[in-house]
Amino acid sequence: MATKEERPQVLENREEPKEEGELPLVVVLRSKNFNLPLEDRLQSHFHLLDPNDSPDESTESFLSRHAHSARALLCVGLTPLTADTIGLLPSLELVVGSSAGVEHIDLHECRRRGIMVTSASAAFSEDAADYAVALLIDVLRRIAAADRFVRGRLWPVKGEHPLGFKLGGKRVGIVGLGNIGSQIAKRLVAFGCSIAYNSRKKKPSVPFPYYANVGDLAANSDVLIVSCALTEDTHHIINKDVMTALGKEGVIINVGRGPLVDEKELVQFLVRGEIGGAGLDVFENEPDVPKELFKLDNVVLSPHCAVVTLESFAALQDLVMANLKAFFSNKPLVSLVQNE
Ligand SMILES: O=CC(=O)O
Repeated sequence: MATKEERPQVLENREEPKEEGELPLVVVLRSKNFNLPLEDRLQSHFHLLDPNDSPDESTESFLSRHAHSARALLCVGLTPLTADTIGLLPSLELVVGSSAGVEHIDLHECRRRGIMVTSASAAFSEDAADYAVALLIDVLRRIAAADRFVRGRLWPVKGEHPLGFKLGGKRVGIVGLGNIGSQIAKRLVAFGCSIAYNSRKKKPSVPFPYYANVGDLAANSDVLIVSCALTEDTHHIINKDVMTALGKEGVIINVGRGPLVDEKELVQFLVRGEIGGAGLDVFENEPDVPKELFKLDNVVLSPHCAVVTLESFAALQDLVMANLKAFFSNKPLVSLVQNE
């Protein structure tokens, strides 16, 4: 479990609650019926403007009427924040993301308008990394398959469950060595794996071998773990050529975003036995999962929940609060996204 010191910096709440009229305005953008436990704590510090509180009015009309002077917006979960919505907020200076990935936020428009964006990956990275390692161990050691074997009463009938593979000694290629990728590397080093990575740029302070080309990384890895941001450049970064380079015994773990992997190709490679297995927390058309995968015991499936723990949600609240408080007191933001 994360120690208090390792969690994102938390600003202490020492102020007295203020009257609503004096509180800084924060627009809350969230899909209907989607709630994160964020608003209760924020309410005593900020005047929250949530279009869902006026169900008879469109979001556009609500924002045009009430949010003209709002300088900050909290984007809840993966709710899309489009250029059109940003256009309704002429005073906007800050978008606080509450997810690790920020591809649902129009970063081009934010850059053009000089709007800062923060992400929540610092709150989620340890849990996402634990989950990536758990998926990998599950695929290699066939834990979910073994569970099905026992529950299906196959043990007395078939006797032995098929052999798994050892984690220690595997060559793991990490695609995206950001907050989450670095935490994955830290854990897998402790398991005795060797690490190499691909990212946009070589990281000077990182001791692991860097591959500028994902195909070369795959050719030199037993396992690929995908944990990079989804952008135009990384869409289908794991394609047919990369899967071919990874080879028949290779394993793919995806805790990033579904579209980072060419899912149709992945299904074909798995069905034809041209790669060794996969552990997938994310899919191209969630919540739809290709049905061919349901039959495969070397594939572990998970419903996009790598980051979701009680503790990470508490850390998320701290991080959102810290970013908003820093912004409204002209201090440096805690988890600014480099939006170049
Ligand atoms: O996938 C979850 C997130 O980006 O927070």
